[in-house]
Amino acid sequence: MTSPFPVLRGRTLTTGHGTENDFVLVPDPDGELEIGADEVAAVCDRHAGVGADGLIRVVRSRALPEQVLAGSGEAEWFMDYRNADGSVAEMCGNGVRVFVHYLRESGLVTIADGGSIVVGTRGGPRRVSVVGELYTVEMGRWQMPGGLAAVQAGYDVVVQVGGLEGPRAGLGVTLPNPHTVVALPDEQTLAAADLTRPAAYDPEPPEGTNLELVVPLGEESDAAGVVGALRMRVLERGVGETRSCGTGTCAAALAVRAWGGPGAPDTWRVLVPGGEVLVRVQGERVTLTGPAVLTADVVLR
Ligand SMILES: N[C@@H](CCC[C@H](N)C(=O)O)C(=O)O
Repeated sequence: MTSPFPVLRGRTLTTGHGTENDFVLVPDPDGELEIGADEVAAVCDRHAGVGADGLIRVVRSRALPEQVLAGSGEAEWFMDYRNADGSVAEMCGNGVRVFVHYLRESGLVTIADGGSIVVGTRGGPRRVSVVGELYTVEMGRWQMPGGLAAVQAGYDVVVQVGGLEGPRAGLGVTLPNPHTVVALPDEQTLAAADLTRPAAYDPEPPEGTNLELVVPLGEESDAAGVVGALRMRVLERGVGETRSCGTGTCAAALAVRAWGGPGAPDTWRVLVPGGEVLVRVQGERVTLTGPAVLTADVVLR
């Protein structure tokens, strides 16, 4: 039988996760590995492979062509992220934290507590800072492609979600990967959504979309000010339902904040099935703070 891992067979890979959004990390510092979409899907297969939501190749920017770098050439390291089906995505907010944790744990970089590194991604360079066991990612500029009209109307796409009755209003957010955020009235409705099948969109997003279902949980005050909270489930483009999505948590917080109108908090605790992250909106930019964990080294046969 031919190996489903023609390029990666015999290599040591590392698994890890950020709030249980899990990844296989492939060291390829000099950019020697051409990993096809079929092989990515085979590695990410939870029954016949290692199993993961995505594969991350750890590669030096200097080994990559300009069109892949998206302006990230100054960053020494590039996160070459692929979804579990082998497709590429512009950015992965949980993945980039795990990526930096991997760089540190494998001795490829030294970053002291309080320090930071800029990582290249297909969405452009992203600064990641280390604070104790947490990583904060400067996620860059966010956009709502429907503009002010969509924010005022509260939606720009109509979504039919499996397991839920009737069409739902969705708000598009790009980070720069595409997201559609749908608010639900309560946690029972959130639990009833069937995310084993794709949702239907009108209009159909041209590049596909990640779908975040959110239930706002209100606001709390602490020493740092007012913090909003929300619970979220996510159906990721190119993957299926995952236990967390970093860009998705930012999209969710941005949409709920927009629905809240002026005076809504800038800081949000986002509760996902795999844990909790903190999203801070700073004008046109947003940061994401959360953990990163490495779980195992595996050799593919
Ligand atoms: N899990 C990621 C997002 C990964 C990419 C996404 N599936 C897409 O295709 O846009 C995150 O943590 O942001």
